[in-house]
Amino acid sequence: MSSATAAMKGLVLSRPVTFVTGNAKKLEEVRAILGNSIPFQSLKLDLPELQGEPEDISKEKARLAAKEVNGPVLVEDTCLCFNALNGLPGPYIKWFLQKTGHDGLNNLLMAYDDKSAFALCIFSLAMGPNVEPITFLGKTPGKIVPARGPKDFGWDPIFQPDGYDQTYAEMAKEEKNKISHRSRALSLVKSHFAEAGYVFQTDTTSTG
Ligand SMILES: O=c1nc[nH]c2c1ncn2[C@H]1C[C@H](O)[C@@H](COP(=O)(O)OP(=O)(O)OP(=O)(O)O)O1
Ligand SMILES: [Mg+2]
Repeated sequence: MSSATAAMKGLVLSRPVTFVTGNAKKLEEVRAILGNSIPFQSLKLDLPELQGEPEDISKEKARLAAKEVNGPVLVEDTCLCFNALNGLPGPYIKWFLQKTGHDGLNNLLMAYDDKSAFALCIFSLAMGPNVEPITFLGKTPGKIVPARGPKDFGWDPIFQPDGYDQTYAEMAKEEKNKISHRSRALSLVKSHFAEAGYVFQTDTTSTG
């Protein structure tokens, strides 16, 4: 789409999208996965999070972020869901991890033979404070195992994706980024941007 057509459709953005997160490791992965495909800046904010269904939590995060930024925002919420527990801890994984650690998370499944789990990432894009957010979901199936590998990013050491004998933590970053919940969700975000044909006009004097 030409920028003139985009302008007619009202898709010209005067500011880049702001990716809002309090988590530096998430930002690192988002940077690596997006490369130059979508112009974005980042803002470190630890937004309050609703309780409930993962998609609603992510959307509400986007609404709060868009109000703070007063412009287009992208946020994401990440869940680790145990099938034996019908999807829990899910969006509450951050607190379970903080309070019980990798061993505690393994122990939660002690009573069950089924150690299967999935990592879920839900991005929400809000083009402004008064625009309803849209969501993009990425899921990677795997199983919960005793911790292996570097412990620098959340529950990576205890999640072993299906088809691999390494945990996320043991895998090379590029390898994780090829198959991760986050990269799967981001490929939908990228397609959305490609189809919407947003034009980023950072220079207001430009005629586009
Ligand atoms: O790929 C990942 N591999 C391992 N661990 C991960 C991953 N992605 C998020 N995590 C951790 C961070 C937090 O303990 C919880 C998600 O909670 P979540 O609210 O989405 O993240 P957060 O509060 O750290 O950052 P944010 O400011 O974007 O909400 O799982
Ligand atoms: Mg959070």
